[in-house]
Amino acid sequence: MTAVSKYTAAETEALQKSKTIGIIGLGDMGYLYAKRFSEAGWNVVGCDREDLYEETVQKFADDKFKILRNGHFVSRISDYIIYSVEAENIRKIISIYGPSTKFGAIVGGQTSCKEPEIAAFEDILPKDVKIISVHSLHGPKVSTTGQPLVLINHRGDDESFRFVECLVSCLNSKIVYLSAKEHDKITADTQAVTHAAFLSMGVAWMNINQYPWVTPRWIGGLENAKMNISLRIFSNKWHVYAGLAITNPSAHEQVLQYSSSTTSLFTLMIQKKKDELRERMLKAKEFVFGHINDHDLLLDDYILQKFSLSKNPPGGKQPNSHLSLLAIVDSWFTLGIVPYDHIICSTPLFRIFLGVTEYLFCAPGLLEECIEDAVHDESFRQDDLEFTIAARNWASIISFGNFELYKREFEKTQKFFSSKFSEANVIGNEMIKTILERVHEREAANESK
Ligand SMILES: NC(=O)C1=CN([C@@H]2O[C@H](COP(=O)(O)OP(=O)(O)OC[C@H]3O[C@@H](n4cnc5c(N)ncnc54)[C@H](OP(=O)(O)O)[C@@H]3O)[C@@H](O)[C@H]2O)C=CC1
Ligand SMILES: O=C(O)C(=O)Cc1ccc(O)cc1
Repeated sequence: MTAVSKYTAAETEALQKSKTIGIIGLGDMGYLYAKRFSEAGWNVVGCDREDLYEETVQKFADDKFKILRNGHFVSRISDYIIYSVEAENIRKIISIYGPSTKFGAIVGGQTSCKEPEIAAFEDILPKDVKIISVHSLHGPKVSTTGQPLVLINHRGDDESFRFVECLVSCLNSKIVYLSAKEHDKITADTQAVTHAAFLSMGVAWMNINQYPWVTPRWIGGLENAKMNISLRIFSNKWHVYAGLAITNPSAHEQVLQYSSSTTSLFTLMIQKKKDELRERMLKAKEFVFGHINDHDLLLDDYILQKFSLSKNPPGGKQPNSHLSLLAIVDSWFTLGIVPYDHIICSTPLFRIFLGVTEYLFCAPGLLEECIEDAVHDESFRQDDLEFTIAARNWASIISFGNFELYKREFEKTQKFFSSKFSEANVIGNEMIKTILERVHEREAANESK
């Protein structure tokens, strides 16, 4: 890890006067960066697809950054160029504009998996060009404050790196310094498998034709979190999740393990092998949550009850096997992943997933209850079967690297849930804020020990 001392106001002003920032791809994340940098006083230019030039000029007419016709115009005048485009096309797009990069400039990308992005930069860019990449570990609708922002100084000198640090400081994110390799390993452990779980929930609900917020079977704090996160993922663009999982080879192993854990646990449930299931879950619990005490959980049912999409009043407890949560802990155990080791480099959705899982496993009595329900209550069998099939289907699509099939499955489910996205987004933002505060409180408590 490298860290440099903080830049001064005079240094910032001098850099702002002398440097131009270029953003290629003004979609959700590119726009977020262009807007924030230009509002903080940086000179920013950007472009989207050339065939959409006129529309792009219109679309951003009220913003402070300047729209150029294409990536050649951006590259030739910018001192730091960020490619914020679909992961699937990053090499193709770098190969078009890369040779126009200004002599001695710095180039980076926002894609969620760094190995292919950096390899394309290395293969295509002239040797004088420095490579410093970024990855904001949150979606475009979340406040950047306090969220992790990974900086990868792959081929940059100290001065260039300091410039990039100075630039991104206006986002008020928490900077995490990693190599591309470290980054990809951590994001495979955290993001890919989190998304696989929530994608599978969404598909399972669609396939049984249920909107979970209208039926009393999915009432309760844990269910609120599941619904919200699942809808949040389906409200985003398919290529974000496809790119992240398909282009990262470590992610394939995680997603396949998740599917395999889901199948094995579901099999134990229908075979009514309660003791075996219990023993397996307790072993995994000890590995993942051995150090957690039940007074210090990231989330609790009281907090989670507040984030409901349902109009039904919270009734009594409903039986639920929580297969999706049992399977993630089983996967972490099998793969030797301690999720808390990655918390400094985690996304909001991963933290919520960890929070609800921790709650199920560590709040007194809940795990026992859920194992009992999993084996003896048959009302969730169909849902769990659909969930198991969905998890396997996502694992196959991802490991075969099939972008087209990913898109088809994702968009079909997206359509099913689309009426609820704006409401889920408002509630989801509140949930994300609450859990980030809890993570920071826990970090502060640990630091003072
Ligand atoms: N959304 C998220 O939550 C996060 C996304 N990321 C990553 O950041 C990157 C951008 O994601 P996001 O902003 O969400 O995606 P978007 O689809 O919103 O943005 C990508 C933009 O790039 C444009 N584009 C495509 N080809 C070119 C080209 N040749 N020249 C200029 N622009 C082009 C696209 O146009 P068109 O749509 O017409 O093809 C689109 O507007 C992705 O790699 C994603 O994985 C990282 C962190 C979070
Ligand atoms: O929090 C999440 O997992 C999200 O869904 C948003 C997201 C998507 C892609 C990224 O590379 C980073 C964050």
